[in-house]
Amino acid sequence: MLKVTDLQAGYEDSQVLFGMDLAVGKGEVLSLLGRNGMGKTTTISSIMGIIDLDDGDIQLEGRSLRGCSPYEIARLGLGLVPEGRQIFPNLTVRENLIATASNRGQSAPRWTVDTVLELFPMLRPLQDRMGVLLSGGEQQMLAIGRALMTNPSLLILDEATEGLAPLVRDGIWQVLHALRDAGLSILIIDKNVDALARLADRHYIIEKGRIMWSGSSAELLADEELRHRFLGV
Ligand SMILES: Nc1ncnc2c1ncn2[C@@H]1O[C@H](COP(=O)(O)OP(=O)(O)OP(=O)(O)O)[C@@H](O)[C@H]1O
Repeated sequence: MLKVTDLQAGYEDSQVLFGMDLAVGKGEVLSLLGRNGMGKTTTISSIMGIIDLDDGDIQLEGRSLRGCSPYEIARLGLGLVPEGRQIFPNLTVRENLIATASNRGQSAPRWTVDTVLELFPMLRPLQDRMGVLLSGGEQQMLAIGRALMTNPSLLILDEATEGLAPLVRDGIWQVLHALRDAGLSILIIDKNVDALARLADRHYIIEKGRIMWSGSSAELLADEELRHRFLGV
């Protein structure tokens, strides 16, 4: 469904991605791993149209996303849970959810305020609370809920469990397992290799803006040297 080919991108005076290739199939869960500063977030920013491509292509269902705005890309079916959550601080929980709602022409959208609140029952009593007043975990649930409200065909998460208490983290992993089991395609960046190995079908390791390795969870867990060399774990 999503195909990234020879992607080159970066910032004003520094190239970060030097020919990234990756592909996510329908219903597949992929992880993007790598040490800090290797280009994971830059890859996602390129896919979402937040930064321009210098070369290469990104295709969704065979259609090139080159030149599309982040808004258009969201409308085409990519839902982003950004690093740092970035929820709207001065909107309520409900307003945050409604702000991105879109059913993309589907007659019965799967995700509505009600179905998001069923997925995250802890948000139900907080519907009228301002985003700024939520805890980190509540903000993270809201950020995932807000991305789901676009009824995406691919959900992309950048460090969705970072900085959260262990129990809250476990809750987020459980939700991601439920979304996977319901058939949603997911591309996820996280530091927890064990949790990623349980969730994802395949993993890509990025090093200095290129994919250095890709493989299954079993292959990733079996190769201690690989994890030490490219992930420092
Ligand atoms: N807005 C920006 N302007 C200029 N350089 C940037 C910008 N954002 C990131 N970079 C640089 O691009 C490189 C790749 O950063 P990126 O955030 O993509 O890495 P990452 O693999 O996601 O790592 P991290 O886990 O630290 O977020 C780094 O050298 C970083 O300093």
